[in-house]
Amino acid sequence: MMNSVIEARDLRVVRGGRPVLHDLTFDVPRGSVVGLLGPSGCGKTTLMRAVVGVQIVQGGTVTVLGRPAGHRELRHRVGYATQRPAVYADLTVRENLRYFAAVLGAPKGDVDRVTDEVGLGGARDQLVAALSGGQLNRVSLAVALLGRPELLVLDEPTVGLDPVLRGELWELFHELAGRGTTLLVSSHVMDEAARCERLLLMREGRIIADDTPGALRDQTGTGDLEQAFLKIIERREKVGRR
Ligand SMILES: Nc1ncnc2c1ncn2[C@@H]1O[C@H](COP(=O)(O)OP(=O)(O)OP(=O)(O)O)[C@@H](O)[C@H]1O
Repeated sequence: MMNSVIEARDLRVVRGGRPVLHDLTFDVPRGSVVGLLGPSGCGKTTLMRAVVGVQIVQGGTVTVLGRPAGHRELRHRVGYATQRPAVYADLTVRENLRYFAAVLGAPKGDVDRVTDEVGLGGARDQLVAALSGGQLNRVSLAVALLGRPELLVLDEPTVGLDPVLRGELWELFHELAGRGTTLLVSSHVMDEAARCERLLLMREGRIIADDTPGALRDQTGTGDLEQAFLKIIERREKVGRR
């Protein structure tokens, strides 16, 4: 696909002796918010690890911004927020962000910008050890935003947040996409799927749908994405898995 930020071709990953990604092929277009949806254990985190280049892969290729995933030139161009943030518990939010900004070579002014963007302005002087789970997740998201990367890979960034905060973060994601940033965002909450421009629906290490929410609703004749997901699964089971 022209203008793809991520191009995965026949991506195969084995973990713990078991195949967890089965020859995945997909593209993520520039400046879009793409949702990666699927039940726990279907391989979302593994796929994201392959995109940021920290996953050993057994087959296929992943190209990010025209380079092989994990290429050193991508270090400043790709931001990754993991589910379990790697930040220092004995430092404050601000101290952590200052440290990561220095490591990434991001401008100093970025620290306050990203803190405000994720809604942690009121907690900037708190020790990370004293934060709630939802706040901790947002510190991880703030680190990923440092330096304004072109691609953001966010692993369940809204887990444990109240609906107001979730809504605000989704607004931020769209604002970033409006400025040309590409976002790959995982979730297992179907109501978040409707907020994405495109969806990759995963199940058992396979992508079972790759389309816009509207097209998925039309194809399955339902207004509800959760139902659409179920219908796609049913259909696949009828025709037998490829
Ligand atoms: N370190 C590991 N060693 C062996 N197998 C692993 C390892 N990490 C994950 N797996 C397996 O790989 C599969 C995919 O896991 P993955 O974490 O990618 O799923 P997920 O969709 O992100 O799940 P969740 O939503 O719960 O985070 C699972 O079956 C899991 O048991």
